Amino acid sequence: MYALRDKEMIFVFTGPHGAGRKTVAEMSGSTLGIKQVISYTTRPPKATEVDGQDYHFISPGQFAKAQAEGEFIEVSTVNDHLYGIKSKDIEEMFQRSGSIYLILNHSGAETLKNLYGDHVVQIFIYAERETLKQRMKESGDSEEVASKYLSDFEKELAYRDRCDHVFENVDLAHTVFDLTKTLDKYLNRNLLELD
Ligand SMILES: Nc1nc2c(ncn2[C@@H]2O[C@H](COP(=O)(O)OP(=O)(O)O)[C@@H](O)[C@H]2O)c(=O)[nH]1
Ligand SMILES: Nc1ncnc2c1ncn2[C@@H]1O[C@H](COP(=O)(O)OP(=O)(O)O)[C@@H](O)[C@H]1O
Repeated sequence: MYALRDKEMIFVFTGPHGAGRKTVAEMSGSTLGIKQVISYTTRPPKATEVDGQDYHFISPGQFAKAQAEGEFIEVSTVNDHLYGIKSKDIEEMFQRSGSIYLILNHSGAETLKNLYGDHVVQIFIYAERETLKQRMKESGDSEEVASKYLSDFEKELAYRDRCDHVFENVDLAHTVFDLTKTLDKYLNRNLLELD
């Protein structure tokens, strides 16, 4: 496992699917120069997704091989598909960026917290169930797809109390503003500690 240096922070965005974790993490991340560690998955790409950018899309066979060779620091199954993060990607990303972020479900967030302790800041992004339903409908998801995603809603929501910061993502600009200020405090705290 990669041993983190004092100033290196891992921001984990978690919360229910569709809450806007990816959207707000990308916006704050690009403002602050923090890079994302991209997960590997056996789920097929959606029409708008790009391999290596949204996920590394791999076959179940490739996933099993990497898993058998101990490449993953964490693996989770969501809706019958496998997801995982590779240790080497965390290490490589730290070489490019002083701090990193990931977007994970509650089990991935918990695993990273257990592994990296105080270096991990858990950020919970959520919106009300009805809001998520409405957003999925507007983005063209069928009732069936939306209800599949919402089936994990309560389980993900229950993780909220374990997180360091909680943001209800209603107005996007507002969330990103508050989030960026919060992350910046951690980054500046590290700079001060280096003095
Ligand atoms: N534990 C874990 N969760 C992940 C990983 N990669 C993605 N996830 C989360 O697992 C869920 C996957 O759902 P998916 O339907 O693919 O949603 P999407 O990626 O948000 O479009 C989301 O909550 C992701 O944030 C990973 O490597 N480990
Ligand atoms: N505050 C917001 N108001 C309305 N729509 C939003 C807001 N934040 C995100 N979205 C939209 O909601 C959808 C889900 O966002 P995404 O970032 O993919 O969620 P997650 O990563 O949590 O699954 C996207 O279409 C995104 O543009």
